[in-house]
Formats: sequence, C-alpha cells, structure tokens
Amino acid sequence: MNKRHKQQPCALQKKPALHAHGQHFLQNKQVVKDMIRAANIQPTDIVVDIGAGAGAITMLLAENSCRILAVENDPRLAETLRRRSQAMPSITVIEKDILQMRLPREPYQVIANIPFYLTTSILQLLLQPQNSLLQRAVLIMEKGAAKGFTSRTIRSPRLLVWRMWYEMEMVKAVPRGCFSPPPNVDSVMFRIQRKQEPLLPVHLTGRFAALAEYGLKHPDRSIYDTLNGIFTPPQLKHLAARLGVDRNLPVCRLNERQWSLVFDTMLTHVQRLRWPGKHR
Ligand SMILES: C[S@@+](CC[C@H](N)C(=O)[O-])C[C@H]1O[C@@H](n2cnc3c(N)ncnc32)[C@H](O)[C@@H]1O
Repeated sequence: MNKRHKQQPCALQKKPALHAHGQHFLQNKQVVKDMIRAANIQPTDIVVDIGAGAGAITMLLAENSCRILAVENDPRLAETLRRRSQAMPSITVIEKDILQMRLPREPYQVIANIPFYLTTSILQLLLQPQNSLLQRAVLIMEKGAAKGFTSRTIRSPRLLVWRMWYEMEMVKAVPRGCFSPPPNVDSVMFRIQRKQEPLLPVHLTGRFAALAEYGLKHPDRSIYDTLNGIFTPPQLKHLAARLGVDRNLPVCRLNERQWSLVFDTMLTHVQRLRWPGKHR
C-alpha cells in the first residue's frame, strides 16, 4: 500500500473529546429545578435552552407549560431530543449553531447549561440592547467567567455596556459531580436580569459605547487623566463632585451608575466636538 494511503494510527482517528464542544451534561434534576425557580418561569413565557443536549433542562422546563426553543448543533443530540419530545408540542428543537440563530422577536427568557467555550459570544448575542428582547437568563457558566462579569471593577467596555442594561449575579455554586463528564473547572448558576430602569436609552447605545471604549482604554489610569481629554478642568471638578469620588481613583473603579453620570454630564455640558467616537 502506498504510504500516503496507510491507515491512520488509532489515536488520530479518535472522535474529538466531548468537552471540546462543551458537552458536560447535567445529571442532577434538582439543579435544573433550581434554575427554573431562579428564572421565575411562567406558563406564558418563551424560553430558549442554548445547547439543549439530550434535553436535561428542556424536558423539565416542559412541565411548566411554557414554549421552549431547544437549540442544539450536534445532530445526534438534536435527533435524540426530537425523539424524546415528539409528543410535546411546546418544544421546538432547532438544530443549529446558536451563534447563527435569530433570537425571538418578542420578550423571552433563557435557561441553559451553556458550552463554556462560547460564554462571551453567547452573552454578546443575548445582551445587545438594540436587538435582543432578553428579559432574564439563568445560565450555568464557569465560575471564573462569572466572577469577571460581576466584578466590582469594570475593565471591559463591552461589560460596561451590558451592565447599563442588565443586573448580573452569581446565584450559587454547582458542584462538578452534577455533570457527566465532570468539567475540570468550577461552575456556578448565574442570573442575568433586564434592569427595570436601564441606565441608557437604546438610541444612545452607540454613543455610550464610544465613551466606554475611550474611558476604559487604560483602566488603571486615574479618572482625571482619563477624562481630561473630554472635560475641561472646571467640568471635571463638577463631575467629580457629582460622582462623589476622588478624581485620582482608577477609572476602572467607577460603577455603571457613575458611568451613566459621566455620560449625562458629557451630553449636557461638553461640546460635541470633544465627544469620543464618530457620533459627534
Ligand atoms: C454543557 S452541554 C449542556 C447540555 C444539556 N443542556 C445538559 O445540561 O445536559 C452544552 C451543549 O451545547 C452544545 N453546543 C456546543 N456548541 C454549540 C453551538 N455553537 N450551538 C448550539 N449548541 C452547541 C453541545 O453539543 C452540548 O450539547
């Protein structure tokens, strides 16, 4: 046999490991029940299960009579779930990459044990205020990621924009033994809730995002050094008093409420030509 057509050694023929696709299946029904309770699911809700697998969450959700969109891109798992839910009209199985999916055009909830490798992309998809009607999500995610999203300091412009719109909190730890196979990192139940009163109107999101990009380019710089490219010294003095902070504090220590004051002060008192971004 020609060398090039020799069979590959077995190790190379192995299927990719399940966890390479974030496939850590929930084995513990109580965790799923706790997620459903934490999301306060009502019979009238539309609920998206992202990475539905064989249905650990979807099947229990169906007991709440809500409408469920179960999204799964692994054809074998999607087929299993289609079979399991055949007689359940409230469940629609969507065999698709979640990142290619059009989200509901009406208010919806998410309950999901997400593939960890897509955490940021999934949040990016769900938390775009311009095109997402997400009301609440209860997700299982890696503890490290959850800590970053709820951190007291805000170093990422994207996170800052999300937090203008959504409350984020860790609900509780989910032990590794609740999954099969167990992940090699710690996991938590994480809740995202649309704020009753968002800190930003949708139509100003682009303008605020430009301020966030500018303001957090060097998150450890002081508030004064960061913002003196936008505000004049008297405006900065007025702003520091409004914020109730020392102007030498690192800018990453401002919370989302304080950033909304920075934004408001900029819109009210600063000439447009000094605003960051292309939206002048
Ligand atoms: C952590 S498992 C959760 C499975 C199930 N929900 C459970 O709790 O047992 C994540 C699931 O997401 C699926 N998945 C991975 N990437 C995906 C993608 N891009 N779009 C949709 N599903 C995906 C995996 O196949 C896997 O079934």
